Amino acid sequence: MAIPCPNFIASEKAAMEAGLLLPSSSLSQLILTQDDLKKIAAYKAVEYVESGMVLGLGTGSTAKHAVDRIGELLRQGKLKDIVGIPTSTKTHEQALSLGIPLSDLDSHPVVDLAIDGADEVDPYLNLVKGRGGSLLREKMVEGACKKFVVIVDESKLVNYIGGSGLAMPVEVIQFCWKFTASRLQKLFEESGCVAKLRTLGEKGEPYVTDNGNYIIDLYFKQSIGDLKAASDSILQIAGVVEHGMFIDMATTVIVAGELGLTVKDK
Ligand SMILES: O=C[C@H](O)[C@H](O)[C@H](O)COP(=O)(O)O
Repeated sequence: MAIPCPNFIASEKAAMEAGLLLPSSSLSQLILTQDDLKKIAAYKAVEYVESGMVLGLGTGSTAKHAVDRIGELLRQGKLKDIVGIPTSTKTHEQALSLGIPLSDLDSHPVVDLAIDGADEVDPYLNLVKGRGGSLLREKMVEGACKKFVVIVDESKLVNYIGGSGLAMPVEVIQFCWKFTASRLQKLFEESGCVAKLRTLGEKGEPYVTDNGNYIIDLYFKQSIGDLKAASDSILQIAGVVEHGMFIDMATTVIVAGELGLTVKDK
């Protein structure tokens, strides 16, 4: 999707660094794709990174730009002594290929800063994550960080969690997953919940996470109300490993949109 950006002045530096703008060109003439917006948000987030930090490296098409940028700054010597903690095997491979030194929470239990995308952001900076399947490791790493900067294009903004009508993922163990799915659906029947196993390809094989589990995607017709209560109820179901609601975790959300960059702090 190409988006005209008449007022992108606030994002000028990030757009220039992302290679989307020449010093002489005018932002008002730019036509930016959704991926360009993701890149601009990611480059802005990397401005929060300082040498010596332990960094949570997010997963997904937006976070990928941030990891690329961190790799580039390390290569240029503008960042030094970074330790990255990847939130998925995919990000692990990307970071390795960029030469970013890697570790894990066992060795580095305190993370200075994590940068990651999101599938939904509500007005209170609560998130849905995990449509790419990486919610469990993301929640572990991002739950251990001092600052959690979320990067999204404006299509991810919702009035309430579940408001996009798209999936809220729940990671479950494979054993009797249908039973777990029916318990999840029943839990939110007043919100018109439909629970579906995430599958892959034409054969409809179950999608298997990095942790060897399945994902049950929950679709809601209306708000599920109190998120903390919903979270507690989901986590009480035996068979559930983790859910994709990230409640009160983001400290900053950077939104790239038609009118430029918006930085929302908690
Ligand atoms: O499991 C995937 C992660 O939670 C992603 O950060 C999230 O799905 C957003 O991904 P994208 O930046 O590709 O929209």
